[in-house]
Amino acid sequence: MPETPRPSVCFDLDGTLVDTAPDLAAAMNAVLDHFGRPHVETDRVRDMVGHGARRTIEKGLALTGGGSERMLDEGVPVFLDHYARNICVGSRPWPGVEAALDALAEDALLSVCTNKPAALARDLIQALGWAPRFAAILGADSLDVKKPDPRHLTETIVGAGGDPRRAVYVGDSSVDSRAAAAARIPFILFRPGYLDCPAEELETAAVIDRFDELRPALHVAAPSIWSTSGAPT
Ligand SMILES: O=C(O)COP(=O)(O)O
Ligand SMILES: [Mg+2]
Repeated sequence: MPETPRPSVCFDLDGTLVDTAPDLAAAMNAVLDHFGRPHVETDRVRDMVGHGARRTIEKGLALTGGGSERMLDEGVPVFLDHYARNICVGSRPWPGVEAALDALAEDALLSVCTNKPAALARDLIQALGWAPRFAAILGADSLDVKKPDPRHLTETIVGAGGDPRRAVYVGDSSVDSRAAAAARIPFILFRPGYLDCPAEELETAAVIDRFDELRPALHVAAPSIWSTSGAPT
């Protein structure tokens, strides 16, 4: 009989593990400079993240006078170029994230499923000194589909050596919850992230407001794979 893999905990990146809004806002404002538009504030950009760079820029242009497909085609490389050169200037892990990842390192296979381009996700994770923590990092361009397609999530988990039937996904937005629901993977919402709709509208197995709540939430979300002590069964 093949050995049962350790439980998987897969994480979204922007807004879930890391508050990347300051650097995403700076990249957005580089695009707005390019088009002679006024800047947007970091807090507004928090509402524009989760569906990939193009959708983020689309929302920024809409807020500052409107956009077109041609402007998006022109704006995306400006955004990505600025962001790649300033990937971790103001981005910071949310409080308690590193302790939570440390506590899970022995017991679970950790991975990242993000709608950021994979190279940028890896660069950010590298800049934070986190590369050894994750057995797989899949971005928006890693497959021919991205979240909310469930395959993005299941292939991340499989790529980390895990089993999607013994997995939990932790994210901050509606695309994360939809991907998890379609993959039949319990979803834990990190509520302080870049939530794009009322939390009550999402399909969640648990909701956390701080990362020291993650361990008990894993048990609530997937009791069959985590014992009451929080250790995997
Ligand atoms: O870049 C984005 O729009 C979203 O990234 P996320 O999937 O890590 O939240
Ligand atoms: Mg997110």
